[in-house]
Amino acid sequence: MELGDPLSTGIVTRVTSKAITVAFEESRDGMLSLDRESSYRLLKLANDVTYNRLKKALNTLKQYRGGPASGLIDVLFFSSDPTSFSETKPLKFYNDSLDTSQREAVSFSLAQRELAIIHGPPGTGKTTTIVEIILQAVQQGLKVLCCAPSNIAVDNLVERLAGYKAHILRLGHPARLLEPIQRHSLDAVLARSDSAQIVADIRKDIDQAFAKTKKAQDKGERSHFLSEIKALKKELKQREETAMTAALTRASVVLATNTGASSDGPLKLLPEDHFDLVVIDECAQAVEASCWIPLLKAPKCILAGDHKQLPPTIISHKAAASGLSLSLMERLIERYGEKIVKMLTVQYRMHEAIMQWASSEMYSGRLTAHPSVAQHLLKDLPGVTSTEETTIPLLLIDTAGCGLLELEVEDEQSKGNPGEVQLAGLHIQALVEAGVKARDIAVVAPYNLQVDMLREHLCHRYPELEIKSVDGFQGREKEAVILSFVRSNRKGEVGFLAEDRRINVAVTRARRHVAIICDTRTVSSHGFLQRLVAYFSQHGEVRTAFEYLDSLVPENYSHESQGERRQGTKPPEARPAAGRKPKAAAAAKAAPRKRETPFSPSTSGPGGESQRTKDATNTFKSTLLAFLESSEAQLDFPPSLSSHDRMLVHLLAEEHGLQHGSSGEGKERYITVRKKEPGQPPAPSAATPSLQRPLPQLQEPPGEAPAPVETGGSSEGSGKVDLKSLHLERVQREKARREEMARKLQEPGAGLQGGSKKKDKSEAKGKPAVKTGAERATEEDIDALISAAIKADNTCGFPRCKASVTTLGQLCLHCNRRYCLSHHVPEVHGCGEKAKAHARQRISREGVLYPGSGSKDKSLDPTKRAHLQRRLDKKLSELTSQRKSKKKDKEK
Ligand SMILES: Nc1ncnc2c1ncn2[C@@H]1O[C@H](COP(=O)(O)OP(=O)(O)OP(=O)(O)O)[C@@H](O)[C@H]1O
Ligand SMILES: [Zn+2]
Ligand SMILES: [Zn+2]
Repeated sequence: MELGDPLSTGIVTRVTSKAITVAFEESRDGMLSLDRESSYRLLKLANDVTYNRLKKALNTLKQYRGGPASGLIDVLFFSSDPTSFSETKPLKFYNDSLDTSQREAVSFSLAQRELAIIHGPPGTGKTTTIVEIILQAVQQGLKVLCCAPSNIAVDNLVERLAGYKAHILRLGHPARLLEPIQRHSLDAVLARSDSAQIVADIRKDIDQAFAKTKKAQDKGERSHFLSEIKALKKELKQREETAMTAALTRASVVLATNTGASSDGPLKLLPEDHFDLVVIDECAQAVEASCWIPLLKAPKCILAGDHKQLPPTIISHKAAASGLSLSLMERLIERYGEKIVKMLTVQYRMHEAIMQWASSEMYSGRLTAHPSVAQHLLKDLPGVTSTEETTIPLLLIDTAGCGLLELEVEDEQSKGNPGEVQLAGLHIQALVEAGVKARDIAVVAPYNLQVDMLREHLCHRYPELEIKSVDGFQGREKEAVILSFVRSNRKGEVGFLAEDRRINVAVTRARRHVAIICDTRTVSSHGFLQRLVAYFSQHGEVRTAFEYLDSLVPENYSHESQGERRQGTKPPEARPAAGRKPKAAAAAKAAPRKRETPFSPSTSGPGGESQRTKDATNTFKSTLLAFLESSEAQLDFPPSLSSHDRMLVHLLAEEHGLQHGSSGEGKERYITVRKKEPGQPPAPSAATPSLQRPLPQLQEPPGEAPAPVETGGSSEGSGKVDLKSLHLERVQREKARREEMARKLQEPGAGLQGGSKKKDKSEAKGKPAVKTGAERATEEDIDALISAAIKADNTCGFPRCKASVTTLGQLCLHCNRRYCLSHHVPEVHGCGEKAKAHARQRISREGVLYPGSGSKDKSLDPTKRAHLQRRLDKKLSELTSQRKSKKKDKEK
């Protein structure tokens, strides 16, 4: 295809995951039309308008001599000190509910001669204060130019000012403005003006003249019409400019984005000294160069913002390092300090407990919570009942030691943590079940990959839930905010989280409840985060992710209710409810846990708990070392060990290349450790024969059962062998075996091909290999057949999930099958055991103890096994008859 001139150009006004909205200029000769049966191509062009405007402003600044902004420029570049007006009369406030700090900020700003800064921490009514300042300035007869870096921030101000009588005018492309704002736009104002009719008439004349030129008989006639058109166009331009100038002059407040205030736009129509005051909101989020576009237009500026929140995003590290990321506001505060700043100190958003952390970390302890919000909790919202979750402002869900590691992605920018996705889901479920509306909840994560994974997992269930990156949520608020910090690694790498301002923004979005999901061990390598964790431990509720693990790990099949949960009903333990918290003794009695809490952190914080772990580790270590040196072949630990201690022993045993297993049930359970015979290949774990692994799927149609699980020595290993290559080898073998199976299946008469999926249209042609009752092939063969059949399928490997995995699927290295993003987490689809084993291998390889990735003992008692075996048989025969009847249908 050939690229000609564009039919039209336009600007993008909205982008969603499904659609892109573009506002087009009038197209050339009406070539661009939706009526036409043709397709169009959109080309994204680099827009250098902004860049050129910034550059132009800086050049103007450099050459600036003697204009109205001279005095201000001197102050902003420190060649003269800021001054204030001597006499000021008391103000009569438009908004009489302003608090003291807001009133002081208003008075101070008006009294300053060149420069005032309003520092507005989260929820302190910065916009409210600016609106009052603007109204006061207008009342004094001043002309105000009001700007902000983003359209949304400007619109916010327009909306708030529109409630008063001031004449406001919004510059900017109408397509970029919110609908209620559009009537304040320059175009709308012009359309309503007296000259609108005249302008329309001239346009009509021009069109007519054009039509005449086409019909013109000779050259003379044509050139006559052409010069008429030229004259008309000149008149049109003059008329339009006159109307624009009138509208601009009449307005008391002109609002635009920083770059929208450029002199290449309508503002060039105004005299140089038209404005008396420039107000820049969200100034800490603007690059300084963009501020200079409006700043050059007045002798005084008032800057508002919060430099303790995120600065503008600077893509170039070099530019950032050379100072581009330092905002004008911060630069001025660094130099002039308190004498040019007024801070707003009463906040109207957060529960006191949420605010207090931010206040002492970021705002020198100066914030107070307005009584209307100081104690508000989720339970106070209409329709919300009192539960453990809705009565606490602060919750920390600690994944330390739970093996919920971040995904290992090469890209430093994109990190994900599937375990935290699950935990977020469970907490949301608890909140929603208590009556909190999904639209009042936000899930916020610092990494885009995690945001995507959270969306994938939660969006369809809670369409109104908002899931955003921290940076994308700045300036917003929600009743409940769930933060997923993502990072969980042994190196204590925190990446993005190391930006204190990002954490400040994240936490201060919450009004009544903030839940942090994080690995306290990983993030505690960073002082600021460690203090955050300590604050939450001291003032909030701490839960360990272990307390949610019943729901996290579906292969805990000793609970009959598992199957019910899958089908959507809610068994008692699906939601971690009362009794999860160790200290809630009464509640614990009401709903006794099936499994003791393996790891109960003291509320005194992670410090104490890790010390305990360390002590216990040392004790077990010396016991094991003594055993290694002894001639004994087996060592039994007493059943009195807590499950956390048992976990430690498992880990240590692994670290020292010992075989280990659990025996006994419940309170009687104890650990046995055995020495490995030299040269013996790692033995399969006795506790996990193959039948037990794919149990989750036994309750589903077996046609959708998982691949047979290799029981090789995956969960065992001494640190000496190269476990990774062993593992890879095994994966290879498994793959070859599958391919072999698949080939066999393709041979005519092999049967079963693709037939196990109900919706699959390519029905089996041959004779089913599986027959009822006694004729049944061996279990292993069936498993293999089923797995091969499923492998050929393009849908997610999780039972009942019909999501396509052709583009978005993820391969599980443990079972070698593809899953959609909701089910690719090993724990979710039944590979949890293997994933943990894998994690443990890494622990022993790297020699670092990482408590918690130890496995739960899933061995079933013989009765249950028999029961499950019966169920498997039943399902298989169902499957067989199903296939038979389908085949019949087809033959009809
Ligand atoms: N003096 C006050 N009395 C009662 N409520 C107030 C007062 N000042 C602000 N608020 C309330 O606090 C909330 C935040 O106000 P506003 O939108 O002005 O804050 P902001 O500081 O601009 O917000 P952000 O923190 O997002 O920048 C609003 O709901 C507003 O009604
Ligand atoms: Zn898997
Ligand atoms: Zn799926």
